[in-house]
Amino acid sequence: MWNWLRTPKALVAEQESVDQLAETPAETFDPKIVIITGTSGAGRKRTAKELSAALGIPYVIPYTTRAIRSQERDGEHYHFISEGDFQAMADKHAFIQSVHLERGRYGIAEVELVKGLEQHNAVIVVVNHEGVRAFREKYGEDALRIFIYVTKKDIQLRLEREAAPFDLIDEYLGNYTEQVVYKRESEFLIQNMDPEVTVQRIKEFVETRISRQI
Ligand SMILES: Nc1nc2c(ncn2[C@@H]2O[C@H](COP(=O)(O)OP(=O)(O)O)[C@@H](O)[C@H]2O)c(=O)[nH]1
Ligand SMILES: Nc1ncnc2c1ncn2[C@@H]1O[C@H](COP(=O)(O)OP(=O)(O)O)[C@@H](O)[C@H]1O
Repeated sequence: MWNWLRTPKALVAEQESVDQLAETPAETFDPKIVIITGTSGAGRKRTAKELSAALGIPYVIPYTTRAIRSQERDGEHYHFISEGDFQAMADKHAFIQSVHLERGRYGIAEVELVKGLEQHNAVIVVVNHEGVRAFREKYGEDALRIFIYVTKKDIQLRLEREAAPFDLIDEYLGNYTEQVVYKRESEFLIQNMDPEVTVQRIKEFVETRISRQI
């Protein structure tokens, strides 16, 4: 089902002559995956949520087995599920991509992503660098990499302000150097100083890439 949404453009072009897809306007075959990535604590999820509202395209929330934190809400930050439920979804090949990190497993449901593409021709996801690689392999240049970062000091200040646990702050700061190197591999790079400015600038960038599709 909806294999064409996952098919590289060149292959889609080949198929056009043999099935009903030839009747559909060309831009329909150019779905965009707007990937928000970057350093943990940089504001990726918040940006994704606000960008989704600003652009009117869905933010596909991942499933995770990690423990929910006190300020998080199920279905908003993640769909928090048990290891058994995650495994059942994995067994059914329900995830378009997934990753196993120290804290838990994370995955984006293919059916939800495809529904978003079907309805809006673009979706927003928030993933780490492994997820970025998986989406680039599947969608090539139609997967737009937007890298958000802040300074280490800012991460610390923001998390402390929210009374985040010390071990989480330590972990984010410890992973910073390893994560920030991927900023070179992105189409759009932004230091998230002011959330409104960040969303506006990403919106402008994305609109130039998807304006004819939505
Ligand atoms: N590859 C991949 N990464 C994901 C997925 N869902 C979430 N992530 C990333 O995995 C990391 C999880 O780290 P964690 O500290 O638990 O979550 P955070 O506080 O939400 O960043 C973050 O960088 C997420 O953006 C997914 O489906 N695939
Ligand atoms: N530009 C900003 N200025 C101040 N605080 C911010 C900014 N962007 C995000 N935050 C806050 O930083 C924290 C981490 O944001 P979050 O979206 O969870 O980050 P990530 O998903 O990258 O780990 C949140 O409390 C968020 O509201």
